[in-house]
Amino acid sequence: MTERTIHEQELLPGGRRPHQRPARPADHVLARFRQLPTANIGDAMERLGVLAPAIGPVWPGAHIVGTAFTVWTRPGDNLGIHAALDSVESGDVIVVSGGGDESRALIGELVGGKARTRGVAGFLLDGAVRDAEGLEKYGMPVFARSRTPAGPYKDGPFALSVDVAVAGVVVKPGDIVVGDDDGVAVVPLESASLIADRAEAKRDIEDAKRRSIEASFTEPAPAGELA
Ligand SMILES: O=C([O-])CC(=O)C(=O)O
Ligand SMILES: [Mg+2]
Repeated sequence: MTERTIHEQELLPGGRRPHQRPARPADHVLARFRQLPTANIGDAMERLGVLAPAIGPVWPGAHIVGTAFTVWTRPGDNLGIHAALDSVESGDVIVVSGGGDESRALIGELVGGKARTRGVAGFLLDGAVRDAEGLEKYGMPVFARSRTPAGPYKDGPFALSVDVAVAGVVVKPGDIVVGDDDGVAVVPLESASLIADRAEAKRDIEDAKRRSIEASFTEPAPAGELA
């Protein structure tokens, strides 16, 4: 990145110099969110902080828990994602604000495979993706708006580690991103422990209700449906 780009980046909303590392959640906090469904996390945030349902897992069973590394890019352009791969830390989720553009895939299996070598925990794209089969083969969870075979441009401009908007929710560098079959919840770093407390309490209440409901079933459930 040139000095000029760094200077310009400081003028952006939420902008900071790339070398200013945002705070990160502690491992024990992330471990708690690994055990929580997005539905309980969303409820724990007054049912806010959950992304629009247009954003979903690109392969079945994809599950992400990690620390947001944000990219703000021109729609349909992935130069910024390549730049992010030089700066990410293990456990980061690359969160891309791409203007909701569905005409060009922002990443595919090659970017996904490279990300895996950097320890990236997954991608959250306000945009499209391609090579879903390869991404599944690599075990790289991706949440995106849609799939298209159309490839990205690689021209910029972009900004890294700034506050971004993704499908109606603000994501700040260092926030916790959780994605599962239902969708994606974004947990602000500064309230992560409190939200984990509330989400665990909600999960425990629901577990008890579920056990009580299942105990009243008169017909046996089809094999495999009840844990
Ligand atoms: O060409 C690109 O940049 C996106 C892509 O398909 C890949 O990463 O495999
Ligand atoms: Mg490809």
